[in-house]
Amino acid sequence: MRNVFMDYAIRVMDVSKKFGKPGEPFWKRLPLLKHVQMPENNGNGHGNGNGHAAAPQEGNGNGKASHDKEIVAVDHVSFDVEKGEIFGVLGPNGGGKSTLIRLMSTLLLPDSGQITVFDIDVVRKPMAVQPLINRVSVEASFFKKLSPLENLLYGARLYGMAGKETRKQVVEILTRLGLEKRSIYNPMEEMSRGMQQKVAIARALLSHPRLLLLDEPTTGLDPRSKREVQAVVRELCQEHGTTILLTTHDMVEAENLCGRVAIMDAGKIVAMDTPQGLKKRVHNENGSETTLEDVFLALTGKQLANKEEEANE
Ligand SMILES: Nc1ncnc2c1ncn2[C@@H]1O[C@H](COP(=O)(O)OP(=O)(O)OP(=O)(O)O)[C@@H](O)[C@H]1O
Repeated sequence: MRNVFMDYAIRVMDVSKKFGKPGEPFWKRLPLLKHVQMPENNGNGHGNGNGHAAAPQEGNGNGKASHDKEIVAVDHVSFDVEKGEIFGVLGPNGGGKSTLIRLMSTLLLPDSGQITVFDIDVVRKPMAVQPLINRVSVEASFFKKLSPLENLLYGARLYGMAGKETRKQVVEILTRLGLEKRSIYNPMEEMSRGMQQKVAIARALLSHPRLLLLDEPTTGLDPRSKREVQAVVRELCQEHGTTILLTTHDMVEAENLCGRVAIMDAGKIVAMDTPQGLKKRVHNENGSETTLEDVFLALTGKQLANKEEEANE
């Protein structure tokens, strides 16, 4: 049984998030602003009113079209991640994984429930949470005409780092992630998506986050790049004690990398355990070894579609 005095990096407590239908503007949900009159929302019922750069982006800020129909992206989800753990969230497209990460990283506000990161409430104290975390998403943005080195030096400035030591550190991180010398100095637009993904991870490492949120960190990478990225994730956890939460469609990755895995479908967590524990729940009648794919199928009645396979078709 898990101990109530455990050291938690993340606590997600009965969190829900819907998209689509207009709801109460977010500022009405902030305890200190409940009585304050603010201009009306931006049309999707959320609005961010305060104009602060770090304010959460609501509604369809990730470029997804807003819907007339209400979509429950995250549906009463609860789980804890211990400090130093590599925790995987596994699920099909549209299962709610990215929304969950965006809620944890203060980019979205939950409709209900509470999330704490290192015991700090992400809604009440987003500015205290932000320096402790970093997020890598599939659609990481860069100055495409600039090189990885230039992009990372720019990022380093934003994190308050400067000087010769930073330049050395940037080159070191990029090399560790398997980038060739030549690519470090060439424009990002000439790089493959997989290589760009590595640069995104390198940029996130610059701020030395205590919690790294990786949204499909290896999707689209070739097997070698995948292994390099996975090795870095392991090293961060083992040598630096970084807590890592990652989402993936790749069951082998989840099994090899994660101490525990939550299987998420249609906004809900349908099972959560160690990969071994999950596999024990399902017995293959034909005698073959159970995989996480079998577990997923047994729990949801669905096949876990592999994005990369789809993309290569
Ligand atoms: N900003 C938004 N506005 C409207 N609907 C959204 C928004 N973001 C996500 N959704 C919807 O919420 C649901 C969950 O999406 P989410 O991106 O969290 O899933 P996911 O598991 O990360 O999927 P994928 O693996 O494809 O990235 C989907 O139905 C999606 O269309």
